[in-house]
Amino acid sequence: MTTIPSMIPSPQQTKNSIDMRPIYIPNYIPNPYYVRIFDTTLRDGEQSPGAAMTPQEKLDIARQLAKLGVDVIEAGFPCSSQDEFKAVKMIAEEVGNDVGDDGYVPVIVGIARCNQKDIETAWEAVKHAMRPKISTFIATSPIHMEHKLGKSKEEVLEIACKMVKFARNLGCHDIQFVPEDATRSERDFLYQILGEVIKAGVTTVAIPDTVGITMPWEYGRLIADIKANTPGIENVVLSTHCHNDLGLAVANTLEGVRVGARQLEVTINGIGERAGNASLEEIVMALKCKRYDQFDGLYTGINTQQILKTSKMVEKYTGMYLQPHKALVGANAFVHESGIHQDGWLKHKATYEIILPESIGIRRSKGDGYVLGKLSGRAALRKRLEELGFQLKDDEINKVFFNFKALGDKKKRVTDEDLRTLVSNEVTHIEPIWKLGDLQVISGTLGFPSTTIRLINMNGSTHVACSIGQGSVDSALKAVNFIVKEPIKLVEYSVTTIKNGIDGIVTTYVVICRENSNYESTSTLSQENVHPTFSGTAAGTDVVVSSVEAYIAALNKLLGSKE
Ligand SMILES: CC(=O)SCCNC(=O)CCNC(=O)[C@H](O)C(C)(C)COP(=O)(O)OP(=O)(O)OC[C@H]1O[C@@H](n2cnc3c(N)ncnc32)[C@H](O)[C@@H]1OP(=O)(O)O
Ligand SMILES: CC(C)C(=O)C(=O)O
Repeated sequence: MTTIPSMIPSPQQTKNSIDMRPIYIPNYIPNPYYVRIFDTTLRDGEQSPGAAMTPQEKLDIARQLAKLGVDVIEAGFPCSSQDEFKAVKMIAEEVGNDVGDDGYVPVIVGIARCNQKDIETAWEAVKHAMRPKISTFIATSPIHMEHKLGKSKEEVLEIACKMVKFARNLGCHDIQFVPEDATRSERDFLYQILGEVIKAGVTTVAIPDTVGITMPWEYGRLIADIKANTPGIENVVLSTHCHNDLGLAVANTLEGVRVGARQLEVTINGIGERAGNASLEEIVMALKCKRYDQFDGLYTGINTQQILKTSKMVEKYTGMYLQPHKALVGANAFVHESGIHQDGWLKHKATYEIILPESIGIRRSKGDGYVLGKLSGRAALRKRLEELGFQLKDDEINKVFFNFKALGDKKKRVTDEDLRTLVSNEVTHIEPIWKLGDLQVISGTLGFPSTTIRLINMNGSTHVACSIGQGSVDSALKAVNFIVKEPIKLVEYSVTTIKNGIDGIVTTYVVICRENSNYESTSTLSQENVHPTFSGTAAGTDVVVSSVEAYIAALNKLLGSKE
């Protein structure tokens, strides 16, 4: 067994060896600043309810994990089913033998309970990998030993040692032992069983917070205590394995590594049994961001540029969709919504971004990184308008901004299409051509809804028309069209109530374009292909009157514009 030397280089000395992955020795990491990443997406991650994957999907993910550069892939629980055995075996044979130019090949792990059948099956599944490993576990907490296993401490101790030796005798020389529910286990028993399995021949020990009950300072204390009190602990690699029941898996793992663990068990996107495990991407990027000021120069061998791709693949194959605000890989993780942030970010990205999104493989193009809505300010509005090809003067921006805010109050998001409409509305000043005189609506259960309308033209003339329609609003707008005689297409129509109740004020928002326009609602079209749209708003207690007024406001803009 390799013993850790007492002279260790300083962080400055290892600065030069940045990104260098030390050679793999099961029980010892030649560079004390290197942290092994043990990915358990395919084992604990698959224990997320509903996340089961096919062998082929697991193989695809394992290949991607190797591209990501994880040191260890826990491929599954071979004894649990025939397909699981097949998946772990395929991963061991293919990914576990695919050696990179730099000599890198991931360790492939099969997990097993402390019994002969599980261990034999796990060994059968992984043994053809270049670096095969078995991880065997047994619970050591009073509650688990009594109620789940029905065994005494002495029995658990004996089984654990016997099974480690059994695994060694099968020919496996890289064995991990896991005292399940370690954080609720008695300390002295933990030191004792770990000391004994180390004597029996394990190369790593993982300390799981199986039920996610521990605070970071408690977990850190536990790791430090195990280091200080377990006989022979210096001859193995000490690992974390934290669950997220209280949302502390990442914090606990970071505390574990800070006080001396050198292998971290993590999953992509933090998936795992119940509330999940510590997320690989969060741990790796936290270590990278705070490498010198908090972690004494610790580093991993992860190729962070592959993070997004791996996250997306796991999301797709497991069906465990990410919440938008998931750190680093969620859809909103690098999107700025509020005006003050957008202004700062547009001036200098680092005002609000702690890492470059590109460093985890995010490719941003024009318009990415911020969205427009009621909380945006002029800086972001101007930027997006410029990106859409509009160069506006300050007073024009101010005009558009006023209506932009009003629209933002009504819609969750102001789209590029909305911006085009706002600009075409505001930048040219339009004298109204038509004004509503009167209207009368007849509706009910008999006959068709109909509207009689009187419009006043700017030249002083008065025009009356009557129309039926699908509903009152439809009949009213059709009556307007009879008078105006302009081919118009209704692009958008929405009504919101400002005050609840039947006496509430309704606000109507209407967007129109010319009938022959090639109107497209996608925001990706280039400026040349999009015909202008025109919007109008009106508010009042009567929905038909408000709709007609909004429609006429939009119409006046359309008629006054030169296409
Ligand atoms: C903390 C963790 O995440 S541990 C990993 C959990 N992952 C899984 O359980 C996924 C795979 N599991 C499975 O497919 C099945 O549970 C199997 C095939 C392993 C076992 O299935 P079954 O034989 O039907 O047993 P079942 O799951 O109902 O119960 C577990 C048995 O294992 C025993 N057991 C639990 N942990 C261990 C252990 N570490 N070592 C030895 N025995 C154990 C239990 O005491 C129980 O035994 P009992 O039936 O004599 O009471
Ligand atoms: C078996 C171990 C590693 C585990 O998953 C846990 O305790 O949570």
